[in-house]
Order: sequence, then C-alpha cells, then structure tokens
Amino acid sequence: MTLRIDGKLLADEIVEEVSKEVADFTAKYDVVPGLAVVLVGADPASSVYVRNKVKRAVQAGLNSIEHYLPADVDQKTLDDLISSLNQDDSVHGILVQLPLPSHLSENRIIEAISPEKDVDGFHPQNVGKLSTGQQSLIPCTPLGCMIMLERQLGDLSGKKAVVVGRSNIVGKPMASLLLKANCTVTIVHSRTKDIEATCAEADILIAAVGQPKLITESWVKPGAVVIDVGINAIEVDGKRTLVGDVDYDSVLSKVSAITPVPGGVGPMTIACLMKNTLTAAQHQLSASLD
Ligand SMILES: Nc1nc2c(c(=O)[nH]1)N[C@@H](CN(C=O)c1ccc(C(=O)N[C@@H](CCC(=O)O)C(=O)O)cc1)CN2
Repeated sequence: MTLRIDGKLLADEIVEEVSKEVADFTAKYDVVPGLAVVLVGADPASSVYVRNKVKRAVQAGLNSIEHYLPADVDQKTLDDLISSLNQDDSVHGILVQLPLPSHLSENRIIEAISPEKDVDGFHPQNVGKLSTGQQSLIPCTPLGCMIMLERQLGDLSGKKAVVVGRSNIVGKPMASLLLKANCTVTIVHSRTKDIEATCAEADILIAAVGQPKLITESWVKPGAVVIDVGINAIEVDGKRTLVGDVDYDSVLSKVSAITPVPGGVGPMTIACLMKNTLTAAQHQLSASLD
C-alpha cells in the first residue's frame, strides 16, 4: 500500500514541538525569539504565504514582526530596513519573501541579512557551510523534505537519490543535504540527457522543477519514495487547481510513499521556518553568553 505523507499533519507536530521548546527557552532566558517577515508588494500567492508564516509564528510562541512595503519601494529603503533588523536584538530571524519586484536585487538583499539571522538559509555564508557539511541555517523547503524522508525511511545511507531541478532555493541545498545523509546523489535538469531513465533508478525522487505533472509512471522505480516540491496552478474545467511536478494519480500505485500537492511539502516549509527561528535564537543567545 502506498503511503500518502501528510505534510500538514507533520507540520502541526513540528510547530507543536517548536512551541514547547520556545516556552522552555523563554522561561530559561527571559527572551522571546523574534521573527521579522518582510513582504514587498501584494502578490496574492506571496501574501498567502506570509499570512500563514505569521499565523504559525504566533502558534509557535514566537514574537512576529511584520513589515509590509509598497511594490515600488526603492532598494535603499529595503537595505536600511534590513540593516535596522540586523541590529535589533529582539529580532532573531529575518525573512524577505521572494520573489521581489524586478527593480530590486534579490542577491543584494539576501547578502545584506546577517548570516546568524538568515532563517531562510540563503546567505552565501550559510550556503557555503551547508555545501561543506558544516553546521548552518538550512533552507526551509529542503529541510522539510529531509524531515519527511527520515521519518519515512530512517537511515538514508546508500540510497540512490535523484533531484529534478537545480535552483538555489531547493535543488542545490537538497542535493547537499542528501549527500550529507550519505545518499548517492544525482541532479538532473533541462540539459540532462534521458532524464526519465535517470529518475527511474532513484530510490528517492525529489521533484523541484516547476512543471505541472511532468513526472509520470514510467519515470519512477517501483517502491520509490517521491517528494513533490512543485506547486503549480493550472486550470481544470475552468477552475484554478494546484498540482505538483508529479502526476500523482499516475505514479501512486507504483511508489511506496509520496507527498501530495497541496498538503505536502508546502506546510513543512513554513513549519521549518519556525524551527530555524528557534535555532537562530539559541545560537545567538549562546554566542552572547560566550
Ligand atoms: N523567502 C522565501 N521566499 C520563498 C520561499 C522561501 O522558502 N523563502 N519559498 C516559496 C514560497 N513559500 C514560502 O515562502 C511557500 C510556498 C507554498 C506553501 C504552501 O503551504 N503551499 C500550500 C498550498 C497553498 C495554496 O493554496 O496556494 C501547499 O502546498 O499545501 C508554503 C510556503 C517561494 N518564496
């Protein structure tokens, strides 16, 4: 029987665990970990994600600080805001919701965030540490995927893992994490020859390419564990529907476990942000006591 990995349920559990640890942390140090979320503009999807992040932060017992800036905000204003959040001791985590409007530089903003407060794990210092196997803040989506995989499979050592997609947010950090967990890792992308055959050898298949229902039955190995990171809005019978990069119905009977879309990786991304904020606060406090 195929297991449907319930990301919403697991996310609830993680936020509950984080809230207990936050309560202990606050009781011990008299400090409430603070998460600052910055939204530029009013993109509907980004607004939903930010709203859900704030809701989860409150559930986790974090201090949620929100900054809503107009879509035409200039780079200097955003740089100044990040600089003031970096200096604010009540803020332990900073997240700038992506994508930013095209006149703003995402790289400049990511690099402006203090690496210790970079709860997205996107700063080059955190990326470098992750890729060299050092302790760092880990991007939330790949972290959520690893938690789901480890709860499903336990030890991942020796598994063949294929990551479809090479983005900085998901594909590359996902590959680093799988390698750290002793998997044999392949990243496939638009220039890979015979992607389908490579995917069909994977014990673990991570789909993070942003192409609706690309991966069908012939792409998966019998018994594989499939993690679908894609969240694509398509029209079905004139109605907006969310689907993953995997054709769920087509692969379902062949795989041993699979994440659905919606309700799989998405909720875990937000839960892991709460986890990262607590981790950042713990590290900042222990550094200040050194
Ligand atoms: N600064 C960041 N920006 C972005 C990130 C990120 O990790 N950091 N990731 C994505 C968006 N994202 C979080 O920000 C995100 C996307 C989707 C979900 C989610 O829960 N999706 C639901 C469906 C939601 C819906 O109905 O539209 C699901 O999959 O069940 C959470 C977070 C890009 N930007």
